[in-house]
Parts: sequence; C-alpha cells; structure tokens
Amino acid sequence: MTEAQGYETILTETRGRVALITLNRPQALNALCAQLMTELNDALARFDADPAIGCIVLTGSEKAFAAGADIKELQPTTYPQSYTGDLITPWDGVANRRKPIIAAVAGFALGGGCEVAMMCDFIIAADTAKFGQPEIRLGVMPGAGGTQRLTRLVGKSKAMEMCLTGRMMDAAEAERAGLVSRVVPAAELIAEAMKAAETIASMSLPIVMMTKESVNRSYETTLAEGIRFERRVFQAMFATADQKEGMSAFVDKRKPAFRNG
Ligand SMILES: CC(C)=CC(=O)SCCNC(=O)CCNC(=O)[C@H](O)C(C)(C)COP(=O)(O)OP(=O)(O)OC[C@H]1O[C@@H](n2cnc3c(N)ncnc32)[C@H](O)[C@@H]1OP(=O)(O)O
Repeated sequence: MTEAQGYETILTETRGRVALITLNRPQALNALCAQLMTELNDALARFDADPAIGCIVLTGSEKAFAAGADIKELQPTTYPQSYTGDLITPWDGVANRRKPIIAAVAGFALGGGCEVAMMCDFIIAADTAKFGQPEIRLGVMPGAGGTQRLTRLVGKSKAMEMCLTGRMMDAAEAERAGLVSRVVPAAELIAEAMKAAETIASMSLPIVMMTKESVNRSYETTLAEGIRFERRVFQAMFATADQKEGMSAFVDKRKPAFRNG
C-alpha cells in the first residue's frame, strides 16, 4: 500500500509488516538536505512506533542512494551556525531507531549518504553501488559518524585511505571489506532487501529488537560487558510467550506463530 503522508523528499510505502522508504530528490542525487533529513527522521520514528511494522528498508534511486549532505545548503554555513545549530545531530535519529533498518544501496553512497547507510543495521548493495567519504575534497571531513563507523566496519587502513583520499569503493570491494552484507544484481536489489526484511518481520518483534540492541552493544562496550549484557537479555527472553512458541513449534515440527509478546 502506498501512503500519502505529505512528504516531499521521501516516498513511503508499506508492504505487509515491512515499511519501504525511498529517498526522492533525483535532481540532486538524493543530496541530504535538512528537509529530507527531517522527513526521513519523521517517517522512521512513525514506523518505529507502529506495532504493525517489523522492519524498515531504506533505499534511493538507481543512480544514487545519496550523494552526501547537500553541499549547496552547507556551503554558506558559518562556525557559529554549525555549532549552535548542531546541524548533523538530528541525523542520529537514523541510528537510534529500535527496529531493524536495512539500507538497499544502488549507485552512489557518498559522504553523508555512506554515513546514513552505515547507520542502518546492514547494507545490501547492488552491483552498481559505489561507497566513499569524499568530504576531504571539499575541505572538510566526515561529520555524521563516518570516521568512526567506517573504521569499525572496514578497519583502520581502508577507512584511513578512503577518508584521506576520498577514493570510492565499488560494491565488490565493499563486500570483501565487510561494509556490506552482500551484493546482488541491481535489478534484484529491492526484491532482495524486501525478502530479507519480510524474514525479519516474520520473527518475534521483541526478540528482534533485543537482538539488534545486543549486537549494537558490541560497538559500545568491552567484550566482558557486552557478554554480560547479552546474558541478561538472553535470560529475559524466557519470560516471553514467543520463546515458548518458537521452541514448541520446533518440537512439534510446525511453523511458529509469533504473537510479538
Ligand atoms: C560534510 C558532511 C557532513 C557530509 C557530506 O556528505 S559532504 C558531501 C559529500 N559528497 C560529495 O562530495 C559528492 C558530491 N557529488 C559528486 O561528486 C557528483 O555529483 C557525483 C560523482 C556523485 C555524480 O557526478 P555526475 O556527474 O553523475 O552528476 P552531477 O552532475 O555532479 O550531479 C547531478 C546534480 O546533483 C547535484 N549534486 C550531487 N551531489 C550533490 C551534493 N552532495 N549536494 C548538493 N547537490 C549535489 C549536482 O550539483 C547536480 O545538480 P545541478 O545539475 O543542479 O548542478
């Protein structure tokens, strides 16, 4: 079902328990202007809060997932405006959602576009995808988490090279480096991302959310703390009806019917 929500820079659609958000500024290669980020955040918050939605797919166009922050908007910004306006902090809304978000990337994912893709829980790339942090060529550096998330995903050497030279990585290199979970033919990108999202959305929502939170914890804490966190969350899962249903269904040789409780 396509929904008219009054957005101008994104399109939203729901298919069963999956929400599909498409960045929609084709004339600017989906450059991430303030309005687009506000609309994206609003849509993500709405789907995150909607109990009928179990997973979100975020995509762009064939030519560009997003070619970065909107350079024309940023160009006249002064330091006081940048500091007091805290321009990039609203972008954190993408990373702070509790339901899984899959980035389906075709074409350019550059600068802020690469950073938004990395804020998602995993990236499925079309064979046309190109990733890069070219900010240095504009006289700045990544400012929406790129120096941190890229380094954690691909390691210091490759992250340093990409941030210092602005070199782009193609889809095959991105897969080898661990930036993307897999590469698919461009014509199959949305179908593959939707299939993965439908699989996730068919699982128990509380268990999905606890799993996402636990994996993310590995970025933020020591191994010992992370394992303690995982242990507590794992123990709590035995208080859910879906744990009983999932394991009973296995024993009974039938498909589980999760009730998200
Ligand atoms: C600073 C922070 C926090 C984050 C950032 O993301 S800074 C931006 C980083 N991104 C870039 O530097 C990429 C900029 N874009 C390009 O280098 C090229 O557009 C390209 C290599 C992605 C594609 O080149 P192509 O020749 O195929 O297309 P263009 O004619 O260059 O672009 C078409 C159309 O889109 C406008 N465009 C592209 N990217 C941006 C952008 N990031 N911000 C604003 N506008 C962008 C481009 O100006 C052109 O529009 P006009 O025809 O109206 O000039």
